[in-house]
Amino acid sequence: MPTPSIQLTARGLGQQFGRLVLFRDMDFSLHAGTSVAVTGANGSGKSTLLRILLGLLTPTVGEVQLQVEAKAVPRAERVQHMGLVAPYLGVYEALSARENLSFLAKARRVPGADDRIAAVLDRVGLADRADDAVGTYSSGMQQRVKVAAALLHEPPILILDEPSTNLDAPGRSMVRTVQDEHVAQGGLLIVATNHASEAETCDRTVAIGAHQ
Ligand SMILES: Nc1ncnc2c1ncn2[C@@H]1O[C@H](COP(=O)(O)OP(=O)(O)OP(=O)(O)O)[C@@H](O)[C@H]1O
Repeated sequence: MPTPSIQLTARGLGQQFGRLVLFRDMDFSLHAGTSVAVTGANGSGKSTLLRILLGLLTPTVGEVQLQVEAKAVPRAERVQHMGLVAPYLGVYEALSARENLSFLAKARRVPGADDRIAAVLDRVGLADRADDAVGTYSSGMQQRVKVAAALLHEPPILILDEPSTNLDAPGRSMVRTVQDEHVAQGGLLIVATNHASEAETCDRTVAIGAHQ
């Protein structure tokens, strides 16, 4: 599937919770075929910014607009164009990885779901354990399920919040390859990270400073 042209724009974005001001006057425009690191100290607002970009949280001020093929996407539909890996995402522990993905594939109406599920399970290195209950997985294996889920519907935008969490060296390498391939195929990659080495591999950085 050819990757559509995409542009994700933030204008005058500001977020505060009560008296805690996370960021203000944030403007950027992100395009297909690029990788963007979102950096900042613990608690600076990286996850919050990603939730705003996804359309899951309304910013205190400002707006986010997604354009796909030069057409504005309504906020409620934005997430359909995005794949998310985040610590707060859950997996159904009683279900196998294949069943978790099958459930998501139905919800997202993924065409050719069985083949696509097999492909992403292989991609994240879970083919051998795909039919075991996710509750029996190690934390790194559960993180791999989240990566597979984000890739399932071949979204043009990948939003990864600390994707290397709980992963061993081969797992981190797998995530790095997934990221590189996504950008090479014309996708937009946004990755929140506390690791300078991960941020340095991205084309640009959106740095958040905490103002209190
Ligand atoms: N819904 C909310 N209500 C009140 N405060 C919130 C809410 N969501 C986040 N915060 C606060 O906003 C701040 C930023 O949180 P956020 O999770 O975005 O930081 P982060 O940069 O992703 O941190 P980390 O590097 O630790 O993952 C924290 O102080 C957090 O407690």
